[in-house]
Amino acid sequence: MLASITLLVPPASPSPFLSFSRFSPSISASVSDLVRVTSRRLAWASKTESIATMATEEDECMGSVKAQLAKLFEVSLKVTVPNEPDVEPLIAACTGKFGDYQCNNAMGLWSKIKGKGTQFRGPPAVGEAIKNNLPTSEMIESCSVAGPGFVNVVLSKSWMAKSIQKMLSEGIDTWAPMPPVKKAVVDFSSPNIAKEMHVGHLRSTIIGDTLARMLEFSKVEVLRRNHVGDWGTQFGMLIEFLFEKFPNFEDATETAIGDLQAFYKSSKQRFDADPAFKERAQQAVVRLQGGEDKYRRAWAQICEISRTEFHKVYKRLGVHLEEKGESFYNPYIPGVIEALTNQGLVEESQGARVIFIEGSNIPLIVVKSDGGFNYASTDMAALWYRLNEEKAEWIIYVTDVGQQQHFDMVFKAAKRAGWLPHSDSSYLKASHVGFGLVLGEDGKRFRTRNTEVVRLVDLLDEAKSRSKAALIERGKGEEWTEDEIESTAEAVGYGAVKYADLKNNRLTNYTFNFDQMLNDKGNTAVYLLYAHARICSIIRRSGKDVEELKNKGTLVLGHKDERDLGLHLLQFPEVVEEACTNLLPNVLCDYLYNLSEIFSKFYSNPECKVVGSDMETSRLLLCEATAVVMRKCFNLLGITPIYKI
Ligand SMILES: NC(=[NH2+])NCCC[C@H](N)C(=O)O
Repeated sequence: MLASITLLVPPASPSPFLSFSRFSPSISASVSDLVRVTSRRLAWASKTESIATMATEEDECMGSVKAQLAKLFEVSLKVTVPNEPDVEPLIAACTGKFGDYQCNNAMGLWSKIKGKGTQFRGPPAVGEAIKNNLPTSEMIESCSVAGPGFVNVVLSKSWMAKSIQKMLSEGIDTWAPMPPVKKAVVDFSSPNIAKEMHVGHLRSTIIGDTLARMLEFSKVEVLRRNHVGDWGTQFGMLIEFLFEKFPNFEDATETAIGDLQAFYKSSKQRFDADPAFKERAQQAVVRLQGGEDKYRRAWAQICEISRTEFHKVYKRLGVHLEEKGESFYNPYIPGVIEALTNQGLVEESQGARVIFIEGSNIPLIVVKSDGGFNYASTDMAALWYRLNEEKAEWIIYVTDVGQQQHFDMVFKAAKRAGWLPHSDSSYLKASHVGFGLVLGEDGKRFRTRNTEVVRLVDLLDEAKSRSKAALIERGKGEEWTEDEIESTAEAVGYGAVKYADLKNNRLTNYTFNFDQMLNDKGNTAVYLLYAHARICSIIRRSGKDVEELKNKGTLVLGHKDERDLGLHLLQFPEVVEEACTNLLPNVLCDYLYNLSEIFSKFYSNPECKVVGSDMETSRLLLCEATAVVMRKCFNLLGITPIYKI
């Protein structure tokens, strides 16, 4: 199948994820000239695009507040320490009260330059110089040096207000990050045909969808891959059992078979108990892999029945996936293994053919001792395909942490083969997004009462019916149409399941608890969805046309609570960037929760009265900006917003 294998050459030293957003700047002309020169050097220059195109793109793509400040500090660092050209600005949001952002380069720089005949007398002096050499910019109101040389920046209120208003009139997409990657594969969900789709697959589906959404928002082309387990020796047994149960196997529809998992169990029992059946099942695998028509059709039918079941879950979750199952890569395996063998990477070990991996005491088995292929052979072929045929630059795998070692070995083998660069600091790269277990109230693996596996469709239906019951209890049955009740119950119920999963650091285990996740207080989707609906109702109550205000009105961040809210809104681009770069959806959840807390503080302050005050227009704009950013967060988390409660 593979005529030749082209090996990918890793790109030459790509730069960090720095100029990340199209969030537009208002830096003065001279500074922006300087900035353009430096950021051009910083731009990810491993592709063959001309510098000219990159420069025009950059004119509009100046990045998040953090990235914009980084550019200004880069200019200053160049002047401050001309002999240290490779110093990268270290910019962080301040936690203390001395400023909004700080530049943390002074101490590190001092240890580099001391004793080299520098004119500086310690880190505070370096900080002072960094501050003094900072180009003037409309962004910055004031700067000060604190402690051992931290340079604190206070942003200008009018610049902040203008930036938020610009987002309101041009749309939240202007705040999208711009990672230096064009195409990514997100391999997620990926259940196994005829086996249970368990809560682990639910986590993978929810986390993978969010990561895909964040990348899509960032204008990355995402291949949403469902790497279903549709190949392997279990199919021999399933097909034989199908023939036995349904002599006319084409009649074996979903309704006729009923539960495919039960079907799997019975066929396994038959396989274990009857040697003649076992023999036939083994033959069936050979005939299926040999491409015999009847066997292929039976296999396709079993896959189709499973698929129908998976789709019920995807439909409820609103998740879109494109299936390329294990079987798809099967024809590519021999060619890939041959190429790896020709490179001298594949060795014989106890009858199997393996790739040894540095630092691992077990090798990666790519051909089993019986000559068959396995999970790892498929993953090597899939990775090869994704890099060479699909030309993806970032390949992301979302599975439970139990598979970490497997992926670690696959990635290391790919690095040995020269498919991927050794360092993960650049794109091209592969990343494993591991996650912990879902636990039940008893602290053990989540199961239903009779210790059977949990049917995901039932789980989601229960979330919906519980949230529907809560709406009815609150009297919405009389107030709302049936459709409104249904769609709100879905938004809240499914949103609650997703958010309860996403808000935790994905590596930790979490306890599944309906009462907790459907609580309207605390860090839950219900609380956040209601907070958003309340903001919408404030705007409605004002009777003003907010679209009109966006262009005619002026936003002012006069009060401290208004400024705090404005600052948090402006941090959205860098938070998405962080969540996306580190593949951590909980970072976005934390941001969203804090946003609603900061909004409450503003809204409940009598000094910040919105409707009917003389600052009404400005405050309505701030409410609208909050609602817009909240909706984008919901959208990235795969949660449907609600507009009234
Ligand atoms: N390329 C991959 N191996 N993707 C993940 C597949 C997950 C596997 N089917 C499972 O259920 O555990």
